Amino acid sequence: MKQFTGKIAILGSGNIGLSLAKGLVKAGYAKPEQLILTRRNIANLAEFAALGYGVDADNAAAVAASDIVVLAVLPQQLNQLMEQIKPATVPAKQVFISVASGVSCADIRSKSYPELEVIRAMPNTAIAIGQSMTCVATDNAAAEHVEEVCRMFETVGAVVKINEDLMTAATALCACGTAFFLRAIRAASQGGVEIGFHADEALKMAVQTAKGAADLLLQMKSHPEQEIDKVTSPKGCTIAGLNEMEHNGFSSSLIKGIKLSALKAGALYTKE
Ligand SMILES: NC(=O)C1=CN([C@@H]2O[C@H](COP(=O)(O)OP(=O)(O)OC[C@H]3O[C@@H](n4cnc5c(N)ncnc54)[C@H](OP(=O)(O)O)[C@@H]3O)[C@@H](O)[C@H]2O)C=CC1
Ligand SMILES: O=C(O)[C@@H]1CCC=N1
Repeated sequence: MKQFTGKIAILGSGNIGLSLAKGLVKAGYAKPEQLILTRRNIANLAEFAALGYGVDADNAAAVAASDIVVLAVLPQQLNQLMEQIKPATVPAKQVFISVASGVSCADIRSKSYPELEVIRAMPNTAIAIGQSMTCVATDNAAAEHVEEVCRMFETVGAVVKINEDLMTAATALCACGTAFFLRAIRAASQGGVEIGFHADEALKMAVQTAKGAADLLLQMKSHPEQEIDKVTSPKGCTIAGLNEMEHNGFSSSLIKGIKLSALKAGALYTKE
């Protein structure tokens, strides 16, 4: 794998920013010294500074020193950040990547320069261990920059290029999705405790069962129902449990939750 040779600023090193930083270093895409992590309260980044990461409270200085700038603050924090970094932004030098939900490439340019190349990326927290599902979209970035950004995210998981108008849908399905599947695993383990296992063993069993189910789809490239048909013996216990879950709205509640998350993702940012 070709290591990146420039500098990457991650502005807003909270949950997703730090997950990205850890993943890029773990994958060997960049060394800690090539990353500059910012947040207002840098005392919270002390452990990263000790590991050799660049740490700064000055966003403009981080941008001035970087080739790739990752915007990883909350949507409602973005306008103030863009104002701070505008004097240090040089469109011919930096490519901007925004992971902020509900903020378009055009919104970002409207707070910066019209010629600034902006690529939106929607990763999830599994990026810290190289298992993200990251969707990538742009409306103006050069093909070579899109390829570099895809290469970067491919080192830490799977990448799908999408149209920008599907970005809020990607947020709900893939980024929020991590929490949805985790809650399903937690619920399964709670069921396991009710039927006789200790909490720790129930959780371990539920996690491995979920991983195996996901891997069946990934490795066999089959459809979930095809694999479900192999589990549900006639008059058996699986179909009894599965149908009970469906009578209680299992699929329906997941679908409704994803639709609501997508709506909310599209409404998180206020332009002014
Ligand atoms: N969490 C997730 O799974 C995902 C989140 N996203 C998106 O990523 C973005 C961040 O989300 P998340 O990581 O959950 O949120 P966090 O609140 O964990 O992280 C945001 C960070 O930004 C810092 N921050 C706020 N203002 C500034 C500023 N002016 N300059 C520098 N740093 C600043 C905050 O630290 P401090 O207060 O110290 O400044 C905080 O650590 C959001 O836009 C979200 O939509 C996208 C995909 C997945
Ligand atoms: O909950 C949120 O708003 C962010 C966006 C996707 C995941 N976390």
